[in-house]
Amino acid sequence: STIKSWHRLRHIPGPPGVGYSKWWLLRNTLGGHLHLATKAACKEYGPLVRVGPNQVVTNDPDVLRRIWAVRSPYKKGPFYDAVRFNPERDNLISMRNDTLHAELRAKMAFGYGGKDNDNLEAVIDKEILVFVDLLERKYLSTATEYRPVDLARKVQYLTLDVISALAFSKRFGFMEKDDDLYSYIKMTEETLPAMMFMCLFPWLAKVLQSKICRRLLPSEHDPVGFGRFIAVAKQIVHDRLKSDQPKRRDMLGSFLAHGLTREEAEGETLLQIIAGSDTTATALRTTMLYLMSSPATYLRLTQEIRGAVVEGRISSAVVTDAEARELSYLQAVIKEGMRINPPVAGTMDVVVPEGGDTICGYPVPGGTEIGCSEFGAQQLASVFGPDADVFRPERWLEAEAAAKEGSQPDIDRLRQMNLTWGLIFKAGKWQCLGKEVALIELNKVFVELLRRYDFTLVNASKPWNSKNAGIFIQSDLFTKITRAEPL
Ligand code: HEM
Repeated sequence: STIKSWHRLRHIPGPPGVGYSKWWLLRNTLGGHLHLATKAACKEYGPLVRVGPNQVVTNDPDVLRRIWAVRSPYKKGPFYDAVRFNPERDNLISMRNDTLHAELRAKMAFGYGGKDNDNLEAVIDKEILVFVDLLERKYLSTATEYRPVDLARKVQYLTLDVISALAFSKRFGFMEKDDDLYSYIKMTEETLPAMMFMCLFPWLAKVLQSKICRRLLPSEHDPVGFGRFIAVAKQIVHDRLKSDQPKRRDMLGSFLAHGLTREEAEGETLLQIIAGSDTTATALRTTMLYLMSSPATYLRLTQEIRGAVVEGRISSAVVTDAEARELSYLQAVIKEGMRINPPVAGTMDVVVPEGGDTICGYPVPGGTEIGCSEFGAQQLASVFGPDADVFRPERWLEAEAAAKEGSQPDIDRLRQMNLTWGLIFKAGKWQCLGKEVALIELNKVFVELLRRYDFTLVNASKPWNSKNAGIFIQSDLFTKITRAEPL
């Protein structure tokens, strides 16, 4: 059967040995650099690369949009069996049945879209001010005092408090404690690589989720870590259902108002914490790192933000989302930060429908699992220019200016850049529901930090630790923060 499986996809190029075993996938997954390996493989072998006996990946944005489209016959693959947090029940991301997924997603869209949550901005503003207060209290360096801070960790405290405040109006309080409550971050970082390993060997996930082996998985009875948060999510939903206002105007209230059952609400509450905190934290960390190591960009952005404050274009204690969207360089920086390090970079495999398909010119049999090289797509020279590997926000402003001149190739190029960038949040039937929330948060945080403070990398030769496990595990982004010099 090894020969048979090698034979099926033998016409698709790829690194040596991938037709016989998952060794290449395993090695790169365990090393935390599968995202870079798939990017390099696409560069070497072309837009469709064989990476396992039944696995291919692509960096072709048009193919990704087509296979993820709302009406695409592609389905989520066995990869997603490992993304179940509760062995008995799927969450929105692990759900492989398209009809059930679409039904659940429709019930949740109102809560995520802000329609049922009129305080969205005010809630985020409040959390950002708590973050500012934390920096003021403990982490501002002066001429006489040096107080370096691991920005990687602190911004995740912020994103965890934001998501809890938004989702169920009951903030965790990571920032007040200035600590990793219940070792949530530490334990999640330990659990994620195991989850990625199981994405490669989904039968193992099935074994672990079986009744006999379940106790090896995180459980709501654990005193700390991921399991502890399963219990936290359950408690939050329990308290809400017992309260006199179960359908109050926050995300959980909206989910319940649109018919989510208790069990569904528990699962989706947990998913929000995971999907909404690490991803946004990665966007913040990465962008801060690239800003601190790109002096011209840093200067241009701080000048734009501080200039807007002086000119009264930022009206209140915390910038509004609408005001931030007017800052064109800030918008380019946010896009570029996520392009250079997309926060979700697992392959997210889906399955080619029965009857097969032709992808990038290759016939691909039905049942083949096709994954995404997100780094490959986001750093395509054919879309983003010859320096696509470089953090250079100007590329967005240049492309916009050229498109404004009205020539069709320039308009098409900007469109392709934007469509490709959108894939950072996946697309179509699986597009991230929290995209707008994340962008509002990012818009505000950069303005509020850079209008007040200056940031310097402590160790430019080894600025941080960053590993991929589907999402990113990042730490030790040690930073010196000082009060901003007046303009
Ligand atoms: C920069 C920040 C973010 C990025 C880059 C991002 C990216 C993604 C990606 C790539 C997926 C698809 C996952 C898959 O199918 O394997 C996804 C799904 C999802 N995300 Fe996000 N996300 C971000 C922030 C958030 C936030 C803040 C929330 C919650 C408020 C959130 C909630 C969700 C949910 C619920 C899904 C499942 C959607 C579905 O399958 O229908 N995300 N996200």
